Amino acid sequence: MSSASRPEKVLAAQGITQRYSGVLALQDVTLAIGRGSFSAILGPNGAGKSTLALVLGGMLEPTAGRVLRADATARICLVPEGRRLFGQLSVRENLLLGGYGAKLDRRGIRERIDEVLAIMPRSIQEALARPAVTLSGGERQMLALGRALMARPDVILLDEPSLGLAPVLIDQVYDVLADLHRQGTTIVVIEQMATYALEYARALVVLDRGRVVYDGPASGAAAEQALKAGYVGEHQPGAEVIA
Ligand SMILES: Nc1ncnc2c1ncn2[C@@H]1O[C@H](COP(=O)(O)OP(=O)(O)OP(=O)(O)O)[C@@H](O)[C@H]1O
Repeated sequence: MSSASRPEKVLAAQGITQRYSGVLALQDVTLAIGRGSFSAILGPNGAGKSTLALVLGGMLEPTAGRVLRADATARICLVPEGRRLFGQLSVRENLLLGGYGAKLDRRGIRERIDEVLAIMPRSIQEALARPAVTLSGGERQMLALGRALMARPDVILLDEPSLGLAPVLIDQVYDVLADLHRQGTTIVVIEQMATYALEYARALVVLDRGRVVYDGPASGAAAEQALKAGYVGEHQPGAEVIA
């Protein structure tokens, strides 16, 4: 196969197994993420999605297997579930923390904050001085993403970016992801609900009980079959929490 027909991989998991005392959360998971791709990793409750996010993001050393990066300098950023922000710190301070390690001088950091704010909704721009705890659920998710963007990641992994958000806010989050994708960033969304992720993703991995049960294009009969078999849900109109 020529290199033109085989997209370059930026991140791969090889034979990942994760055991938490008695629980086998991941079993021999092998997958690869193409550079510049928009991928979705979907699966029902307890499928092992968050565990895989932690392993791919380099936050958890798995029981067995390894994570490979195309190059050691690729910046891979995990936006965790639950929008873990520093609630008492201001929005600006939270962004600054995201830039820590990006080796920027003061001016560079100011410029980076401006770049990140330019793609955030106005409500974030207007809340810079407020403690993060005063943001709505959707704004917090945006800030978590903004904080990750401060480090100019090559790959962004998002664990359940739609969790608990009203549809209009989920659209906002995904629109920002689509913009970043157009600019060349590799995006991996890990979701329990298929609806929004599949509007944007071209590549799909379905996890079920710790195993990869599908790895291929995000559309088509085989993908639909795998989603059905894996009990991957869809967003129900009106079922979201309004944030
Ligand atoms: N720290 C832990 N200690 C023990 N068991 C854990 C731990 N974290 C996860 N598990 C278990 O591992 C399995 C996979 O969990 P994980 O959170 O990765 O799945 P998930 O697909 O993200 O689920 P959900 O959509 O419900 O968040 C579950 O059975 C879970 O109870």
